[in-house]
Amino acid sequence: MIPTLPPRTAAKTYPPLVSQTELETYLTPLYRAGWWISETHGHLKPSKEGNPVTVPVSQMSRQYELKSFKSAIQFVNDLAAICAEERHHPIFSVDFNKVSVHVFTHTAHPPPTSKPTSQPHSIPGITSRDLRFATRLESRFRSYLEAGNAVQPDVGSKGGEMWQPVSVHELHIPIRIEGSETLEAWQCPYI
Ligand SMILES: C[C@H](O)[C@H](O)[C@H]1CNC2=NC(N)=NC(=O)C2=N1
Repeated sequence: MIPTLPPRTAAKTYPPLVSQTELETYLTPLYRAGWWISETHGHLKPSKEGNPVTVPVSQMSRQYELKSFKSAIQFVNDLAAICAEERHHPIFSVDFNKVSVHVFTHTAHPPPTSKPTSQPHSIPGITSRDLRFATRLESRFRSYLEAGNAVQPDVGSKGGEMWQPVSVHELHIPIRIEGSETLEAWQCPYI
């Protein structure tokens, strides 16, 4: 399966939290490539006066293993270029040859509630911007694998089929993982 790239959202708008369909389309190939959903904390700015409230938030995470510190730093430079192009800024860190990336959207459009007066301007969560960022980064990483400068993650079970339940916000999707995606499946034309 060749992954597709979520469309770019308009700048300075609050994108909606991901839908079930977006998750199924875009998160499944990312999961097979080594991404996962983890929990962190974000800030919720109330619409009226008041202090920001800390809330739990789902984010997308991945650890990339390169063959050397030099390759890891090169990869971080590529990552930074994608950040600038996408105007999206994940948290990342380097541990010698490993680059960890965590991404979520600070300002997503909140879903409608029955009490519009208590509706915050924006909420943190996973949006198509995160799926798009991760897909582009994953595609870039393929060139490091092809050049022999990176290590492919060991995803899923060896041989057998494995279903993994994944929860994002209120959504739950089963993801079928049958070992790592092949290199060919990520020959993306868009980067
Ligand atoms: C205006 C500008 O595009 C926004 O502030 C961007 C900057 N980078 C960002 N990065 C991340 N990870 N989430 C955001 O919501 C975000 N917002």
